[in-house]
Amino acid sequence: SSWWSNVEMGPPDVILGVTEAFKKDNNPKKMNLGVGAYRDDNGKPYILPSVRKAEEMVVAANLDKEYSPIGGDAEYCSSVAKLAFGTDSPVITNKLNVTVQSISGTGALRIGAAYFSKWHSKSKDFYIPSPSWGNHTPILKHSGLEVKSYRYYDPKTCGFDFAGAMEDISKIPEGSVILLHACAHNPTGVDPKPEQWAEMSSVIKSRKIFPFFDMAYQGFASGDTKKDAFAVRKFIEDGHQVSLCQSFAKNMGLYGERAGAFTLICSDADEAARVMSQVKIIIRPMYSNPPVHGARLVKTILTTPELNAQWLTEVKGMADRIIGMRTKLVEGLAKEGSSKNWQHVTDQIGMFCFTGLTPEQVGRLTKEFSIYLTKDGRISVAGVCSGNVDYLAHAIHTVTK
Ligand SMILES: Cc1ncc(COP(=O)(O)O)c(CN[C@@H](CCC(=O)O)C(=O)O)c1O
Repeated sequence: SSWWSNVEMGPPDVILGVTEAFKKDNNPKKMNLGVGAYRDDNGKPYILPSVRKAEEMVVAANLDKEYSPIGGDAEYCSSVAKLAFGTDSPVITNKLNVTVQSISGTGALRIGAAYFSKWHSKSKDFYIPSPSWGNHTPILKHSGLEVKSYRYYDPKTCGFDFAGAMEDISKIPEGSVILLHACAHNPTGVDPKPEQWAEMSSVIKSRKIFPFFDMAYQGFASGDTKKDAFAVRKFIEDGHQVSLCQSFAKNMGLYGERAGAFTLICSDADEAARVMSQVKIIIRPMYSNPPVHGARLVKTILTTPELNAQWLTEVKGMADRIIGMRTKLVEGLAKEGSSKNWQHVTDQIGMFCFTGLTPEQVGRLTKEFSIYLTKDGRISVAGVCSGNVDYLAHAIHTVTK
């Protein structure tokens, strides 16, 4: 018999499995609202013109294909840290950030989980929002961390359960780690207001909890990279030693190039050197060193002023298209005669809308209308365009009336 006769068939991925099912559907009206990947108003993947220009510059530079350093290209790491924290942040000017390139956002989370598992002695407990991105739990568990949750989403209002979150956070034991979505919360699209972030920062500090940020959508939420980094920069201002996971999959459209970064903030240069040495010791046996191309594109954009300016207009353009589709969907539902309150569709921000549809209603959308979305009722608004928004409104009204 085979060595592998004991291997069972695993379930399809909750998110990426939706695309597999979508591809098998022959209905010309089918819609893929599963994966959080941007599409233009023709429903096509979008390569940002600034990325294309950066690509021409990188190719023209005739660079070699040598190994990257274990932590990635130093200029790349410095440019992405400045994007996150701000060029004139004391973290940057005093070189307190240990920043390494990662294999996109997932890779940053993997490095972070492995680092905390080995070096965060106070606790192995990670508190993630309820709900959170589906891959957070398996990534953290893979590093032997305990995953617990704090209230975040209020199904009654389809909004932020601030009181619930604060009550739960005030009970999280000292030394635990709290995972925070910096902006464009996945899957709910619900973000704390600035004044709520300030209160969360205060209670997290007083309770000596470690803030671990996942910022996979900087610029993609509001269209403004500074605004979307508010929470991270506020926590730094309040004296937290944050850790940060970054992704350039969405805000630069570099999904398959796998460009990201992981940062730990240290107290001084000596600590930073020691911490960097241990982060590299974690990366080396994981994948040795990161891929060069995506990082070269990101670095070229961030360090070429006119390209950076062009990119900022393009990322705002993506954010604005999504915001516009939210409005058109709510208008479409009103035109259909829906009497439900769909305010949350336009209140929510970023790639996703947490519709509030039940798994049964989600099943009907797929079965009766070939509209594909995750069972929790999350839709990737990027999959909505002028050509299909009315069809979506009709379908949602039909299954919710
Ligand atoms: C909060 C959050 N963190 C990290 C990532 C990881 O993205 P990278 O591609 O590794 O940079 C995602 C992507 N979530 C999207 C994309 C598909 C997926 O990987 O699940 C989603 O939820 O649809 C995310 O939403």
